[in-house]
Amino acid sequence: MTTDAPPLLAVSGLAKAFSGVPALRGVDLDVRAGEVHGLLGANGSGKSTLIKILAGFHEADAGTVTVGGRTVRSPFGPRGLRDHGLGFVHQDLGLAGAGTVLEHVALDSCGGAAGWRRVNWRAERRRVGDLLDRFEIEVDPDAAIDTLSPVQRAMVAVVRAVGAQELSSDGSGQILILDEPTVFLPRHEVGLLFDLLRRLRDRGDAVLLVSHDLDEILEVTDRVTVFRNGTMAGTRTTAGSTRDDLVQLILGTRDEHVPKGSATVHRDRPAVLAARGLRGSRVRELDLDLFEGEVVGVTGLAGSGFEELPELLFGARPAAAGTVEHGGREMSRPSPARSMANGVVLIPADRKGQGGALELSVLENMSLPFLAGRARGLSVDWRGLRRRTQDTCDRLGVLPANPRALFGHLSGGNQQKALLGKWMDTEPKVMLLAEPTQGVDVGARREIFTLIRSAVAKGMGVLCATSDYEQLVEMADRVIVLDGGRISAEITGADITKDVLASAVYAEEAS
Ligand SMILES: Nc1ncnc2c1ncn2[C@@H]1O[C@H](COP(=O)(O)OP(=O)(O)OP(=O)(O)O)[C@@H](O)[C@H]1O
Repeated sequence: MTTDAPPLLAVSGLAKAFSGVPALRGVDLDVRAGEVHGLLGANGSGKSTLIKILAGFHEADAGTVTVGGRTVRSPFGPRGLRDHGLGFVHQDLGLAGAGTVLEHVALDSCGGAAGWRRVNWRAERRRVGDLLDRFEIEVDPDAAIDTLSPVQRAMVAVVRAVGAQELSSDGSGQILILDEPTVFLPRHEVGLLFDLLRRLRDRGDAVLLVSHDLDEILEVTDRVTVFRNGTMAGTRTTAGSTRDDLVQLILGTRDEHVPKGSATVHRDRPAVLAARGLRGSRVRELDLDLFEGEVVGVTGLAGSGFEELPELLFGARPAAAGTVEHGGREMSRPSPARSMANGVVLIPADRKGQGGALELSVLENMSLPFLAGRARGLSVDWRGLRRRTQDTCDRLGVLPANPRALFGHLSGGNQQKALLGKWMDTEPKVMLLAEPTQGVDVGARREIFTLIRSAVAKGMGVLCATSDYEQLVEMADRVIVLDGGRISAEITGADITKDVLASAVYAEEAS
């Protein structure tokens, strides 16, 4: 790392408001050549807004950006600062499943600022091969994107951005900006992506990495900047900073762990959900009981089957065999409608694709489960629904606490809080969660755990499928580990630690 190097990218006094509501209130940030720089901040603190301004998606209201010593003023046009050496990898990676690696990388050399031109496939094949070789990525250029593993896709998105930078600028000091690239990656593969980021840093590039995962930030970054409520809360050198330092900077207060309660397994209580001989596309002959008032975590390696369990138990994904019981009621074929009628709700991991309708308002999204109860004939009691939504938003700290706001305009963490609040309000007996705090900041995470624990104290049963060990340590009374679709370990109470979980998950792989 080059500590005293001049910044490759310097942002100064950048401001942006949406309909008069400030998202950025004049932030500063500098990213140097030869460093991985982390950008942290609570949900809605303005990280994506900054990146979208640099990418040309939004216009800034005020402020300047200096790239490689040259000051550029917003608006930056539809290509943003790409022609100044900035490359972007957004969370969805921007790759189309059916296209090949070669086609994706070649696309950048025939479009963009240079205008359309014919593709020289032989030259493109050489360029792609060279890019993959230089960054030691073992991927076939002719492989279709949807045949690649999640981490291979992320690495292809990164080298594609690097390749595009090399085409559109003079090749000196590149700046790569990654917006939460690890959210959809299995934990054990994140290291491969980080090795790639280190290679970029070591050749003198600057990498700006947005993440909510403090362990990742501490592992891979050299410095870190924290945004709080649209302002810059501070920049720290990572070496010597602790998790608590960062949490304090993000929240303005210290982190407090949510007490788990007694953490005993209540086998004497009624099972609110049970599965016998359940088989899915990965899950094999699984027997499971979820008792009243407990949080059961389910984890494992990618492909072990833990990811599909919430959907199988809910009926959103058909089971190949087996039965599911909701509160003692046996169903050979659970369906979402029957599950909901039995008080079982599912909060899927893909909140943007499956959890909420982005183009509807917060009010419409949060009112869906209550519409039937609030309708008389063709008229709906929207005033009552608005009151309920406002109350839930206030209680959960959903920002903006405005039922009329578009759901798609809420930051990721606020969307998740709104969805959880909606389903909590239906007072379910069982909540099935898939990666419930993906993309959610430490403060909102704590609020979500508190909410879940208070519902659990009243008897709700929770099954939470996640590869986030820390979440399991904080939240679960019992964790089952899947391997090859079958339960390979069960860990309870105080035995649930990160180390124990990691060794249980990796036990089979090591043997
Ligand atoms: N297009 C938009 N219209 C209206 N408000 C918006 C729009 N985009 C963002 N906002 C608001 O601007 C604020 C900052 O949002 P932003 O997405 O930048 O936060 P973030 O730090 O990236 O959050 P997260 O970590 O949840 O992704 C939020 O209050 C958000 O609701």
